[in-house]
Amino acid sequence: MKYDKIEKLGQGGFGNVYHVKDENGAEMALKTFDLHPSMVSITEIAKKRFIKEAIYQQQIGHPNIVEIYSIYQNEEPPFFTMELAESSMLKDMNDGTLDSSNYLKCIYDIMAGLEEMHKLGMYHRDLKPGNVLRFSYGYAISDFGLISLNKTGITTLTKTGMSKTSDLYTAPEITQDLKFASIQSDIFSLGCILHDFVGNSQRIPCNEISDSSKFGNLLQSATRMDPSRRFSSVASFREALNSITSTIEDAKTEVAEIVLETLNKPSTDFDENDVSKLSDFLSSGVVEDEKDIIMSSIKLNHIKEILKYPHLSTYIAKSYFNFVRNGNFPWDFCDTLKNRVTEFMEIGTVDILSEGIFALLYMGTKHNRWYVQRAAASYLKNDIDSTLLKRIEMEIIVDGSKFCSAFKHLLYSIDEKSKNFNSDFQEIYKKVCSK
Ligand SMILES: Nc1ncnc2c1ncn2[C@@H]1O[C@H](COP(=O)(O)OP(=O)(O)OP(=O)(O)O)[C@@H](O)[C@H]1O
Repeated sequence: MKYDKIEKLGQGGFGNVYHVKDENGAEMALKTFDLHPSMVSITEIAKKRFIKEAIYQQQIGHPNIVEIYSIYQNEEPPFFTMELAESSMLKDMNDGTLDSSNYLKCIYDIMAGLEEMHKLGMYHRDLKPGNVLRFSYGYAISDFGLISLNKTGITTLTKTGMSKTSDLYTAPEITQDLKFASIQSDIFSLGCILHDFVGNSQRIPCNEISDSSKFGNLLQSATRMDPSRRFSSVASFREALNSITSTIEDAKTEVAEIVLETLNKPSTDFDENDVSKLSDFLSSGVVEDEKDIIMSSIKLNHIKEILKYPHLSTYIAKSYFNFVRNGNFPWDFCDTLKNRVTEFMEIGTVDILSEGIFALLYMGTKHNRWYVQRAAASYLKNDIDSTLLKRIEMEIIVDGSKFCSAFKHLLYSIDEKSKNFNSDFQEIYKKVCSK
C-alpha cells in the first residue's frame, strides 16, 4: 500500500506523525520511526520497542485505545498507520475546548481504555494529555511505553524519548526506573490529569497532590508517594470520582431520608440492619423518584455487604437492575453503574445473571455507552449454561422487539457481528428478531 503525505502533524520522541491518504483515498495518520542521529547507539533496541508497542496497541481492540491499522516493520524506517484524530486532549485543554465544565466524559473515556489495558496486564507508563487523542466518538489513549526497560541504554532512551511535560504526570517511582511501573503508576498520572481540571492549587511534579478543593482526598488517594496506598484499581478511582460528581437531590420522605443516611455513613458501618432497612424501603411501594435517589447512592462497598445476606440480596439486586434498565440518570454515571451491576451479578443465580445482562444491554444502548454494551456482549459470547440460556430466551421472547432493536443497536455501535456470539444465543436471536 502506498501513502501520500498530506501534512506533517508533529514530531514525538521516536519519530514523525503525518496525515496521509492511502491508495483508496482513505485518510489516516502515519507514524514513522525516526530517532535523532545522536541516539544511534540505541537505535536498534528503540526500533524493536517501537514495533513491539505498536503490535501491543493493535492487539487491544478497544474504542478508547487508538486503533492501529497496519504495521510495516520491515520498511526502513519502520512505520505504522492508525486512525486519524481530530485533536488531542492537550490541544483541547490549551484552546479551552476541554475545561472544568466538561472534562468528565474525557476522564471516563481514559478510565475505560486504561482499565482494558490493566485487564490485559499492561501499563501505559506515559499517560498525559498529549497521548490522549480525540475522535468523533470520544477520547482514546495512544503511545504506550509498555516494554520492560531495565537493560543498559534503554532507560536513557525513555528519558530522552519523553517530552519535558511528561514529568508533570509521571509517578515518582518510575522517573528513575520504568520497571516499577504498575496499575498504580497509571493511576498517579490519571490523578494528575484530573487535577488539571478540578484542582485549585499548583502541584509539584512527581509528588503527592495536596489540594483544598472537594476533590482533595480523591487526588491524594490517586497520587500517594507509596503506590500501594493509591487506589487499587481504575474501578475504585471511578467509584470515588463518581461519588463526588454525582449530585443527589434531597430525599423527600422521612423513611427515604433514613435510608439515605445509612448509605452515606462510612461504608465500614453499613451492616445487616441497614441492608434490611434498604430492602424494606424498596418493597414498600415508594415513588420512583425517591427510589432512584436511593439507588444512585448504593456504592460498590454497600453491594459487597448486601451480598453477605442472600435472603435480602436477590430482591435488592433485582430492584437495582430495574433502576438501571429504566436509565433515569445522566449518561456519565453509566460506567460506574456497570461495575455495580456486575458486582450484584456475583450472586450468580440464573435469574440474577440474566436480569443483569439485560440491565447492561438496555442501559448501554439507551445511553449509547460502548463500555457498558461491550460488557453486556461479553456475557453472550462464550459458553452459556443451558439453564441460563433458557432463561435468557424467555426474557428475549417477553421483551420481543424491544430486545431486538437494543441488540441491533449494540451490534452496530460496538461494531460486532452476530456470528461472534454464542451459537445457541444466535439461534434464539434469529428466531425472535427475524420475524
Ligand atoms: N493518530 C493521530 N492522529 C492525529 N494526530 C496525531 C496522531 N498521533 C499523534 N498525533 C499528533 O502528532 C504529534 C506527535 O505525536 P507523537 O505521539 O509522536 O509525540 P508526542 O506525544 O508529542 O511526544 P512523545 O513521543 O514524547 O509522547 C502530536 O501533536 C500528536 O497530537
